Amino acid sequence: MENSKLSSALFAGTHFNRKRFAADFERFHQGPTPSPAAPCAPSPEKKRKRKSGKAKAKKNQKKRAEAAIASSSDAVEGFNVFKGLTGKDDELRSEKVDTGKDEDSVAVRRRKEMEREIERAAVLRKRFDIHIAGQNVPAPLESFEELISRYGCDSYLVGNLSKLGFHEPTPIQRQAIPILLSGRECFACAPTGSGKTLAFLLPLLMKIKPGSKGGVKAVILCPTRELAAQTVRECKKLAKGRKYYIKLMTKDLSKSGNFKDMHCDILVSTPLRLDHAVKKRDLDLNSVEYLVLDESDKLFELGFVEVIDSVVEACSNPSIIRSLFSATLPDSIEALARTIMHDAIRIIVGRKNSASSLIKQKLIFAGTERGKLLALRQSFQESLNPPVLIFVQSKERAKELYKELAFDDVRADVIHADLNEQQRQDAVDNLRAGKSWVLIATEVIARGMDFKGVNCVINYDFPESAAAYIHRIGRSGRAGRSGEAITFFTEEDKPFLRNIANVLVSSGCEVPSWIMALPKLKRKKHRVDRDPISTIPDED
Ligand SMILES: Nc1ncnc2c1ncn2[C@@H]1O[C@H](COP(=O)(O)OP(=O)(O)OP(=O)(O)O)[C@@H](O)[C@H]1O
Repeated sequence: MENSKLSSALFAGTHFNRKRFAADFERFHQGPTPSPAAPCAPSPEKKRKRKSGKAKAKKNQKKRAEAAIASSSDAVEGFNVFKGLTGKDDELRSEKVDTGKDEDSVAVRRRKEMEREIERAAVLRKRFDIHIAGQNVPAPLESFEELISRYGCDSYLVGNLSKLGFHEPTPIQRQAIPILLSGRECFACAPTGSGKTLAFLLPLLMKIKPGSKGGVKAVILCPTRELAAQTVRECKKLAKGRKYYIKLMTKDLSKSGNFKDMHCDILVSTPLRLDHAVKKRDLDLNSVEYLVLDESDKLFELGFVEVIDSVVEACSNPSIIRSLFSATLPDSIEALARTIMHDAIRIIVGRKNSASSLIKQKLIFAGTERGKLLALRQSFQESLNPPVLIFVQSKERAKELYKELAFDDVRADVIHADLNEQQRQDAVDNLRAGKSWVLIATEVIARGMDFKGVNCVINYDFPESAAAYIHRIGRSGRAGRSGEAITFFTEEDKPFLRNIANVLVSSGCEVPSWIMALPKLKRKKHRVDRDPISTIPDED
């Protein structure tokens, strides 16, 4: 997608301060200046809502600025976590010169306190491998209890965390939660299975009053229905004890919901279903205060940009807080996100776009398609350590492999886009409950799905990109557990091998030197026409 098209799509309906971001805007927009206004003229009703929205936004902006100052214990820019004081430093220095002796010592005390806070935040970030870019970044959390002392979090929520077995925040939670609670926008990149879901759910539950009237308060967009359903489940567990209306946008709701009478605090949906509800069923998203794009790079990649744009436009509250979360954040998405978000903070945990270090990764040369089937059977005979996930590149191939494994003594199940919603959910549930040992899957469950204790991911078909690889293998090695990932490759996959090998190397796994000597491929996507999966011998 061209930069100009995407930025125009993303700008629509947003409150964008062009003067302030003039330089960035010049950089990212090469064509004629897109209108930041909605593509069609707003109705008088819309205008009225926007007007009152703007007044509210001004008030909220002031509040946000105050909160940012109050909560910021440092002013770190870029990746230099030990950078010293910036603007505030000068302020304090001049304060010292202008005032009398008592005030002078107060200023010195304040300054020292601030320096200590900055240092503490920097030490925490270094310890948890958190890298940030942005102004006045709130300090990371030391513990969940700090949510009570620092942000007045309701103790039921901290109690729920403890009941769910979450005793310490993960690195992304330590940094993203204070940022969102301070009313700042962010884009966050942290490894698969590192607790990003809680990092955006917790601030929503702290900020939104349960059962509030006046429309939807938060929208979470996910690329697949399964992930949306999982996010609703997680949110309900976390909110237990409070009467939140947490809704999943199902097919039926999207097609025939009566949204005027619907109570909803938090709405989780895939982009298409939400867009349908907005356009065909008059779902009003003007009151949305938080918009989360989970697996954000996938949302943009799916060819959904227009749909995302339409949803962003529908969420017209000018003081909305947007956040993007993913384990992979391509530079192009990050650059565009910077131009549309208000003073957004970037958070990266560990190395950007890398696999979880908890996964032992292996590349296996299988020669041909037949070779892959033999290698799979052999590895099952040697050791089958369920649950195992097997990824293939298409639904046809998922059905073929399922048929083959049906002959073996392996409890296998399959999930792909041809199955209906219930069948897909059953396949996921069966693996979770241990009823099936092996789940053959297409890309539909590669993103975000949290299966407890998946021991091994097998890339039967080579993934089409490094990002796809990172997300697929990230279904194992979650929440501190270790996992294994095996990737078969054939002659046809060799040209793309180096891209995946780089991911292995950057997470500390061994790769034969001949693979690292292969030329780097500029092309980002790799999709091969493969022979069908079958044990019936070829005729020649
Ligand atoms: N603070 C915590 N302590 C222990 N476990 C946690 C904590 N936070 C989250 N988890 C658990 O970690 C697992 C992974 O979390 P989650 O699904 O949010 O990962 P993610 O970072 O979104 O991964 P992905 O990139 O694959 O979507 C879940 O089972 C979740 O319950």
